Amino acid sequence: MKLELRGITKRFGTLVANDAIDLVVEPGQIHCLLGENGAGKSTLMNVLYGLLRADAGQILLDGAPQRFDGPGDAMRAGIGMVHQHFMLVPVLTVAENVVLGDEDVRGPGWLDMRTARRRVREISERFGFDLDPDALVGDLPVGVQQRVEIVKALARDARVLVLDEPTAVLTPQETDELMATMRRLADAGTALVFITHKLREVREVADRITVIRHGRVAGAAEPGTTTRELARLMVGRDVTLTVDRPPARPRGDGLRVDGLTVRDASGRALVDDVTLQVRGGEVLGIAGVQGNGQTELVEAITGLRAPSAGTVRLGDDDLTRAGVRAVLAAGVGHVPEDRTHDGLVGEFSIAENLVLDRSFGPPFVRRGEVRRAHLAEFARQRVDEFDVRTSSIRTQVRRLSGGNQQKVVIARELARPLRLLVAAQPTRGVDVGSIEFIHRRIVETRDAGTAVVVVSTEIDEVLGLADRIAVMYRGRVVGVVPAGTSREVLGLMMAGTPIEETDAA
Ligand SMILES: Nc1ncnc2c1ncn2[C@@H]1O[C@H](COP(=O)(O)OP(=O)(O)OP(=O)(O)O)[C@@H](O)[C@H]1O
Repeated sequence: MKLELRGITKRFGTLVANDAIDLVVEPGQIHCLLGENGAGKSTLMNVLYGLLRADAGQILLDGAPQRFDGPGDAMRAGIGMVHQHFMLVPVLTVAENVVLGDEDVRGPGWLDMRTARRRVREISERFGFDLDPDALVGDLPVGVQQRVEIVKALARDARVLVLDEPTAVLTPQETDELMATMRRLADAGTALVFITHKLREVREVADRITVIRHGRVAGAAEPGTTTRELARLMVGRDVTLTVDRPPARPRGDGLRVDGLTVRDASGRALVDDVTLQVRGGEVLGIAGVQGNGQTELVEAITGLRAPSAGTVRLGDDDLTRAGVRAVLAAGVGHVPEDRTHDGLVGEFSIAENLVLDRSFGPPFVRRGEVRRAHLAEFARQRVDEFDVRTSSIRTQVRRLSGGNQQKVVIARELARPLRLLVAAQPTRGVDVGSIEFIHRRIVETRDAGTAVVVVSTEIDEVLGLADRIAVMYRGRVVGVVPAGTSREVLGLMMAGTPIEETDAA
């Protein structure tokens, strides 16, 4: 089905998020939508999906004008959407999830499980998915859950499929599989809109590229365009894709983790006897496929989770089971992997979120009074410095685009002197220009003598920042390798091959 967006305009108060945007996606085409954080990509897709009502403009499908009063209308017209945050119910089966909400789309009486199972099997077969209709969604790996989202859209006959940053939480291998799936869908005549900040993916899969800047179409790019050129088109200037950094000068004891073990309620080791040291002035990268214990390791180091064995020491301080407040007071900064859950309070303003770590003490509170002017000045400086795109520091954080929310977290955590910075997925959802900036700031933090731990599922990010790299697999550190280790060796280690068996040994 051919999709045409004509002159779509969407305002939030005085902010023009979409300014007369035109976009044409042909059947069989993978159309990449690129743009920096806050450019207006998600807004445009939310208009298309009936989640937002445009102030002006038209949506046409195969030439026929549409009017969507909600996602139900959009789905009935053949539009499907795969979100970054899945909308699935973990305790239901694949087939149950696929029919969930069907009553809204097809009318009453459509919760027919036999048909649902058959549809899941048919679609899986047609597109080469390996998907058991009776599996519980919560038991499936992230990449497979995403396939369920796609099947759900296809089961409703989606002929225009929007994928909004679908690869942010996928492993490299899952990403490759998703790209292959997208190509098969396109070959079958689906029109695809693909939003991503990963330029490598754009180069791999795009048939057409449209760049959006400040709510307007800034231009189109041919599929063969280099990542450097794509980056320039997106942010309007040249971007350094790798940070220049002097060799590390490790000093002081820094962080010492000894025999750390974290168990779940059933006694299974999520972190299994991990021993690591990161000295002041160096970056330890922790690479690994999502879900191999990195999350729990970070939680144990930052006081969010009590380990069942082992110790966490920072210099002379014992932080084992010290709790979040004591860890914060010891000079630990934490960029959590899930910003909406652990890093921000959506209903609070940007200014308030920037001082969440210290709002109970000076300099922002004195004799029980909040010093508003002080707070505002601090917030404005941070917003400028970290290029948080917003019209006001009083804006609620949940109204910011995803990448700009991430910048608020980073700006807060890097605003005070740190002995240890633990940054998990620090640039998830962030555009190339801001990645450059955040990486530079992490290196500066290191050079100021802070011990830095960067946890990332992106091999390129780990390679770009780490002085040493620890690879985690099933809760254990399978090896610690030097900075220059090849992507291939890291990839093997991430799949569980111990270091002795790789070429790096
Ligand atoms: N509900 C809302 N209320 C007010 N402003 C909003 C709302 N939703 C989005 N905005 C603003 O609209 C602009 C465009 O945001 P949008 O989420 O579309 O950007 P994006 O291109 O998807 O960015 P990212 O790459 O960071 O996800 C931003 O300035 C954002 O703050």
